[in-house]
Formats: sequence, structure tokens, C-alpha cells
Amino acid sequence: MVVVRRRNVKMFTFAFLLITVTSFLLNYTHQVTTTTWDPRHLVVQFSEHVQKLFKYPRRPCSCRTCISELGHSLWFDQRFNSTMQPFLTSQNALIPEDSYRWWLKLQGEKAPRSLNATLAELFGVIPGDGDPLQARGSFGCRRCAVVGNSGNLRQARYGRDIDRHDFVLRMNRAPTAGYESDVGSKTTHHFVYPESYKELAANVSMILIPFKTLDLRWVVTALTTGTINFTYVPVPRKIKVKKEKILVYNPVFMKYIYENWLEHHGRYPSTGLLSLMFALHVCDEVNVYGFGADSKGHWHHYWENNTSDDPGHRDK
Ligand SMILES: CC(=O)N[C@H]1[C@H]([C@H](O)[C@H](O)CO)O[C@](OP(=O)(O)OC[C@H]2O[C@@H](n3ccc(N)nc3=O)[C@H](O)[C@@H]2O)(C(=O)O)C[C@@H]1O
Ligand SMILES: CC(=O)N[C@@H]1[C@@H](O[C@@H]2O[C@H](CO)[C@H](O)[C@H](O)[C@H]2O)[C@@H](O)[C@@H](CO)O[C@H]1O
Repeated sequence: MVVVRRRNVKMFTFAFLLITVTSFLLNYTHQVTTTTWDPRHLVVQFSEHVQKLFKYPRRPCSCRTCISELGHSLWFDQRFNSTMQPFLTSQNALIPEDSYRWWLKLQGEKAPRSLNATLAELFGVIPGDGDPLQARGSFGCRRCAVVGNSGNLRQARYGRDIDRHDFVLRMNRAPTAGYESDVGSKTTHHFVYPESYKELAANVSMILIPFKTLDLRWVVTALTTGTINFTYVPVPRKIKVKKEKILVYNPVFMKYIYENWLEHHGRYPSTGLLSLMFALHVCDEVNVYGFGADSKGHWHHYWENNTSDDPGHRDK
């Protein structure tokens, strides 16, 4: 009788362990990872999984590590606020007074038009319902590449690597044609402001970064009357992008980056930093390409020749 009971206990323990280990594997390993049978490594992995399970009973994503699962860096955790909303939508378009005052000073706009009236007009023209990229409904692993415009991308041969991401985010005048092997050919989202606008392929989402009220009005006129053709430099009167493909960066989110991440340094965040922080809040895994100087310390774009290197060449 005692023997039968012991066997039952053993069977039960074995079944319990099997189910637990299988559910860990199913829950936490969406991507194929290299298996190592080093017992110490297995114990560390197992304890990490147990810790995560207690911390996040339902994981936010199925990547090996998800950005929103904090606990890797205190520095990062102290700055990251997952409740901040990167998009300005018709639902969250009421900008708090302090954020509005801060934003209004960015480019010292004289006599700005009423923001509420401008936003009402804007969301009368574009849908303003945010981006499906943000819908966290399906349990998956959203891998994003943020591609900056640095000349260090020349001969980098990152093209294939970049294109393997689910989302590829580019900015300003960044071209891909002719640079595919270094920067890839896929673009899902492109960040622009009126002064940096370039025509986009029909399947690309344009994310307008508004630095002033006029930038929001420009979107409206660029899709309708074509009346605005100058801000502080000439800007395109008309744009071909479909209104359903236009998304708007949230000024409140810009202020959050300036305060939490830039710690008030500089005037306001660069487009590169705005794009990176955006990705960190909507993606599960983020890889960054094309930021910083090249190996000689030059800060040119990858599509330009460096004039300081070769005075005979002007920037294209
Ligand atoms: C003259 C000027 O105003 N240049 C600015 C240009 C310009 O307005 C646009 O190219 C449109 O013509 O825009 C900027 O940026 P720019 O378009 O040059 O580059 C986008 C982002 O890529 C990163 N970068 C770029 C070049 C480089 N050598 N290293 C890098 O790390 C940066 O993160 C950068 O933000 C901008 O919007 O931030 C910043 C640049 O200072
Ligand atoms: C070279 C420069 O400082 N130009 C400024 C211009 O800055 C640029 O603004 C862009 C957004 O509109 C973007 O942030 C870019 O990175 C900046 O270089 C504006 O501040 C403009 C405002 O009138 O004044 C130009 O001299």
C-alpha cells in the first residue's frame, strides 16, 4: 500500500514538473534560441523564468525579453513610463496647459492659431485613431528597427538584418533606393516634419512630428488647399500620402522625453531620439542602426559625400 502511494507521489511530481517546464517553454520562448545543456546555465535560465512568472503572470510579449518587462537596468526603469502615449489621436487631443506652454516655445512661433481649433480641423481631415502597431491584443513579438541617418551606415551591410524586422522606422529625408545593401529596403513608418518631408511609398505610415502649430495646419492644407508653402524654409504645398496613413506624434510625449530622458539638456529632442523613444514604447524589441558619427568622427548623412574628406564633392 505504502509502495503504491510512493509511486503515485513520484508520478504526480514528475507530471507536475513536466507540465511546469513545458508551460515555461511555451510561454517564454517564441523565438528559437540556442540550447545549451550546461547545467549552471539551465539553472540560471530556470530561475529567471520563475522570477519573471512571479513578476509578470501574463507576459506582455513572447520575445526572449520584452522592453516593458523592466528589471534589467535601474537607470532605464527610472525613466521609462509605459503609460505615456506616443500618438496624438482624436481621443487624447486635449493637451495639458504645461505641455502646451513648453511645446509652444520650441520654435518661438509668433501668433499661433488656437490649438484646439487646429486639432479639430486636423482630425476632421485625417482619421486620428492611432496606429494598429500599438494594438497589443495579439500575443507576439514586435521587433522594430530604428534607422538613423548617419554616414556610419555606408558599407555597413545591415540591409538584410534591418529588413528582417516586423517594423522598420526611418526619418526625414532618408532614401533607401540605391542604398539597399547598407540600410535595407523595407519601411513601415517614416517620421517627418514639414521641412524634412519626402514622398513616401503608398504602404508607408507617415508620422508627423509637430514642432509648432503651423506644422499641424500644414498637414491639413497639404491634403486640401495647398495654401501653406513656407514655414521657416519652403515646404511642399501638396503631399501625395493617403490621409489614412498619417499619424501624429504627441507633443506631451515629446515633453516626457525632454524631461525624463534628455533631463532638460538642449532645446528639444532630435528626430533620432524621438524615433527611438517612440519605438521603445510601441515595440517589444528594438534594434538601432545609423546613429552617431562615422569611424572618422564625421556627422554626415549616409547618402551624402563627406565634404570635409573630399572638398571636390558637394553634398547631394
Ligand atoms: C541643417 C539641419 O537643420 N539639419 C537637421 C536635420 C534636417 O532638419 C533634416 O535632415 C531635414 O533636412 O534634421 C535632423 O536630423 P537628420 O535628418 O540629419 O538625421 C536624423 C537623425 O539621425 C541621427 N543621426 C544623423 C546623422 C548622423 N551623422 N548621426 C546621427 O546620429 C540623429 O539622431 C538625427 O536626429 C533632425 O531632425 O534631428 C538634425 C539636423 O541637425
Ligand atoms: C539648423 C537649425 O537650427 N535650424 C533651425 C530649426 O531647427 C531645426 O528644426 C527642425 C524641426 O523643425 C528639426 O528639429 C531640426 O533638427 C532642427 O535643426 C528650427 O528651430 C527653426 C525654427 O524657426 O530655426 C532654424 O534656424
